[in-house]
Amino acid sequence: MKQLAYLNKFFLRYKKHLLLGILFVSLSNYFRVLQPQMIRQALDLVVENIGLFGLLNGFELQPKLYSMLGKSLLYFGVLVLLFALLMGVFMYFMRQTIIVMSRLIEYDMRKEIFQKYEDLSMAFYKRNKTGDMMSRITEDVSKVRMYLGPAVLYGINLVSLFVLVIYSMLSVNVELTLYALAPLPILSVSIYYVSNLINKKSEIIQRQLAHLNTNAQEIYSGIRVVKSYVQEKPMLSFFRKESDIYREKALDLAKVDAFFYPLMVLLIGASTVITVYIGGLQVVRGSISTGNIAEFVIYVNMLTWPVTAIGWIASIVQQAAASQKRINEFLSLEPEITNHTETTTEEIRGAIAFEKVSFVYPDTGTQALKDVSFELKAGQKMAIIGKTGSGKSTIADLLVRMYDVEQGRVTVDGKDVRDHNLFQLRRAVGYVPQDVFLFSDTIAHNIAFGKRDASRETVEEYARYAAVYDDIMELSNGFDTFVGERGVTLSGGQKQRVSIARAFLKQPDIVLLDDCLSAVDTKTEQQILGYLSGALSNKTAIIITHRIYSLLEFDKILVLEDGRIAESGTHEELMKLGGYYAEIVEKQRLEEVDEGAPAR
Ligand SMILES: Nc1ncnc2c1ncn2[C@@H]1O[C@H](COP(=O)(O)OP(=O)(O)OP(=O)(O)O)[C@@H](O)[C@H]1O
Repeated sequence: MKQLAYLNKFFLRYKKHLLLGILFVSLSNYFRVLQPQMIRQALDLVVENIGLFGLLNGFELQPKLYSMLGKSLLYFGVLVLLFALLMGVFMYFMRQTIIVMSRLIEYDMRKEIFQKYEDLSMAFYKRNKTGDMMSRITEDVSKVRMYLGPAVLYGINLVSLFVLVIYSMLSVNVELTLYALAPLPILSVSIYYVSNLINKKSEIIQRQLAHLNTNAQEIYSGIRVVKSYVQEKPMLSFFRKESDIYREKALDLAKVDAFFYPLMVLLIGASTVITVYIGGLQVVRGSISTGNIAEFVIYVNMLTWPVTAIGWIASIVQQAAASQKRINEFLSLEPEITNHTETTTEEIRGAIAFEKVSFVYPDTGTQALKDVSFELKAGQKMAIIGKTGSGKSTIADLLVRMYDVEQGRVTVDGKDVRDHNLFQLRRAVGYVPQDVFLFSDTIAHNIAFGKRDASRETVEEYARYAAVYDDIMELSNGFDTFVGERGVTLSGGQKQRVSIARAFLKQPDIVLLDDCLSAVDTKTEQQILGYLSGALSNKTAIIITHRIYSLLEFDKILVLEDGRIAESGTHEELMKLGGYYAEIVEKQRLEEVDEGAPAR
C-alpha cells in the first residue's frame, strides 16, 4: 500500500474529477435507494386494500377503489422510473469523472516513465531486459489504472451505498437488518479468495503467453537460420509444447472462473431466504409491513455487487501495489550521466583529448581501456584500428558520454566533457555507431532524424554525400520507402550509408564513424571519404575501422591492443615502425593485388 502513495500526487492533480466523482456516486446511490421505498409503499398499498376490495364486492365503490389503486400504483411506477433515470444519469457522470481521471493519470504516468527511460544511461539498458521495461510501461501501468479507475470508483460506490442502504434498513428493523446482512461477509471473503486465485492463475497464463510470443518472434526473426538448417519441425514441436502448457493453464483458470458466479448466486440466495423467513415472522408479529420484505430483498440484492466488489477491489489493490512497486523501482533510479551545464552560445570547435583514460564497464567489470592518452586538434582526422574487442568503440562511447570515465579525463576544446552541456555536446557529434539502427519509418524521416525540419532537397543532398542516393531512388517509393522493422528492406551496406547520411545532415563539428564502412564497396567508400576530406575538411573526424583507407590522409592513427595504445603516429611513421599497422597495410595490399585493384 505504501507503494501506492506515489499516486497521491496524481489524485491531487485531478482533484476536481475525484470530488465531482464522489458527488455523482452519492447522488446516483441516493436515487437508487429511493426505489425500494417506492416499491414498499406500492406493495403495502395493495396489501392494505385487498381486504377492503373484497368487502366492497358487488358495491358501486369497488370499481372506483380499483381505479384509484391503479392510479396510485401507476404514480409509484412513474416515480421508480424517474429515480432509475436520475440514477442512470449520475452513474454516467460518475464514470465520466472517475474513469476519465484514471485514463488521464494513466497517460501522465506513461509519459513520466517513458521520459525516465529516455533519461537513464546506457548502463541501465544493459542491465535491464527490453521485455521487462516494456511490461512496466504497459502491463504494470494498466494494472495501476485498474486501481485508479474501477477500484476507486467501486470503493466510493461501496461506501456511499453501504451508508445509505444500511441506514434505510436500520430505520425499518434492526434485527432483520442483521440477519439479512449475515451471509454477506462470507460472500466478500470467498470472492476475495476466488479472485486472488483467478489473478494468480491469470498471471501465470500471461507469463506463458509472453514466453510463447517471445519464442515465436525469435523464430520469425531467425527464419533464415531455421530454414537453412531445416529446423522447421523441431521448432514446431517446441512451439506446440509451449502452447500445450498455455492451454493447460488456461483450462485450469476456466475451472476456478466457473466458481465465481455460482458462489455469488448461492450466497445471495441465502440472504434472500433468510430475509423472507425472518421478515415473514416479523410481519406476523406486526413489527414490519409486507412491503418491507420486498424492500429488504431489493436492498440485499443491491448490496451484492458492492460486497462482491470488496474482494475484487482488495485483489486489484494488491496487484496495483505490486505493479507500482516495480514502476517505482525504475522511477527512483537516477541516471548516471547527467547534465550540469546550461546551454552556451560557445560553438564546439572539435579539439579532442583523452588524458590517461582507464575504463571498466560497470555491469560486467570488463576493463576496456587502460591509460589511453591522445590529442587531436580541431579539424584533424584520426583513425583507430585494432583487433576486435581492443576498446575502439569504447573510445566513441566515452566521447559522446554514453558512459563517464572513472580515471583520467576526456576533453573537448580543452574542457572536460562532463562540464559541457550534454545535449550541445551530443548535437555537435555526428556519431554513426557500429550496430546501425534504422527506425520503422520512411528513409527520408530516418535521414532527417537529427534535424526534423530538414527539407526534402537537403535530405536528398546528404544522401548523395553518403553515396546512397542512387540506391534509394531505385526503391519503389524512393525516399518515402518505409524501412521495415530494423530496416529489413535495405542491405547492410545501404543501412550503413543511410545512417551516415543521417549523421552528415546534422552538420556536426565532430564526425565519429564506428566501423560503418565495413559493408560498403571500395568505390562507394571513396565517395564518402571524399566528402569527409572535401566538404568536411575543417571538421574533426575519428574513424574506427578494420580497413586502411588509402584515400583519406589521417593526421593520426591509433592502434589499440587489449585496451592500450600499442602504436600511434602518421601512416609513414607507423609503416616505419613495422608493427601491427604495417602488417595490416601489407595484408590489404596483397588482397588488393589478388583482386586486381591498384595498390597504394
Ligand atoms: N556495454 C558493454 N558492457 C560490458 N562490456 C562491454 C560493453 N561493450 C564492450 N564491452 C567489452 O569491452 C571490451 C572492448 O569493447 P569494444 O566494443 O570497445 O571493442 P572494439 O575494439 O570496438 O571491438 P570490435 O572491433 O569488435 O567492435 C570488450 O572486451 C567488450 O567485451
